[in-house]
Amino acid sequence: MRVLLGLCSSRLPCHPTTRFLSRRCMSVRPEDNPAAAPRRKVTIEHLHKLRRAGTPITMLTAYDFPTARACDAHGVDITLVGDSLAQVCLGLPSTTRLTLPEMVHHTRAVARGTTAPLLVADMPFGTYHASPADAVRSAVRLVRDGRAEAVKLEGGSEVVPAVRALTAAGIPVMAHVGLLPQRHAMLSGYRVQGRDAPAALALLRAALALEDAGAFAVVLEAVPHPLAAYITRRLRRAPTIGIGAGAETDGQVLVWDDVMGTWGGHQAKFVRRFADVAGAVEGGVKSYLQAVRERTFPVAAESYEMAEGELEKFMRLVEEEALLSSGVGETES
Ligand SMILES: Nc1nc(=O)c2c([nH]1)NC[C@@H]1CN(c3ccc(C(=O)N[C@@H](CCC(=O)O)C(=O)O)cc3)CN21
Ligand SMILES: CC(C)C(=O)C(=O)O
Repeated sequence: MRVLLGLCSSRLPCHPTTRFLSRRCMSVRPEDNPAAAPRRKVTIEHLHKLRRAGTPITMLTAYDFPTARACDAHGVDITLVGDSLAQVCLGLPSTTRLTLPEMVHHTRAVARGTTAPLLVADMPFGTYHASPADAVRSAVRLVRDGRAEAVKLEGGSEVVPAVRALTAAGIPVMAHVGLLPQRHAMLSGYRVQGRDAPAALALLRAALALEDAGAFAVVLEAVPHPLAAYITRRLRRAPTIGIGAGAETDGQVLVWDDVMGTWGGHQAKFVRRFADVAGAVEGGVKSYLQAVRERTFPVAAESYEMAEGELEKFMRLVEEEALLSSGVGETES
């Protein structure tokens, strides 16, 4: 409670759960309108219900507090702190360069802005391959220090022991098969997976084995749409979340910066821009610079006044100081 109240009385936006605690917060933030029903927490059980009902599951990445707030406020089911963080936020050339402390740091920020969506954090490259025990240690840091509710890791049958160990430790696991960006060097680039029959069979086997090991959902990245549709039908419980996997998966995921049009790097075929935030940013920066250079910013209303009569008093004080300092200067010279 102390922490929640602290949030509200600071200059940070109000956390939805603190709405009822402060009239100031209620009155200044329209999205905190108490008349609007609060979103219910998305649980794994809820995701399984969505799958059974045929309702598409929405997943979007977030890397910081404001993007997490946007996912929360606008109805995202699953917020993913993806390791695409490496490229789109940290300017690294590959996800293999991301460290666990960096992921924990960003996950904590996302957690502060997340109430309703299920919060999933990617396990960075090298934090789950050495042994299942290593995977558990890394995931515990994401859950305990990063406040993630579940973790995602890339790989097929070779990560099954890690998925079992994590699930046994009570950490929900989202599997990720198909194109595995952490293995781009091994795979000689970012390539569509499962195009021929043997590769497709291996992908199906991997997805089934991961579900069997306890994975609560499976990301299918860059796989042919008929294969993704088939795997989706074959899984018993776990919803599939597609990215470049066609329209017949149980859900879709995209990278925040791809959706918003703020990623200036390579665009995969599966990316669709849903907004032109980069255009808005360019306009904002240019307008600001122009206003500063033209001295049209700031105007009086954006500036502060002194208390009545104090400017005149101040000028008299300055004059006295000036006499004093020039006197000092004279004796010194
Ligand atoms: N901005 C961004 N969006 C992403 O989806 C994303 C990242 N970054 N960084 C981490 C990984 C890397 N990802 C990638 C990167 C490249 C392709 C890509 O170029 N795919 C080819 C496939 C060509 C083929 O095999 O036919 C494409 O042209 O779509 C796909 C996924 C997905 N992730
Ligand atoms: C694109 C999604 C699935 C991801 O793994 C990431 O953001 O790193």
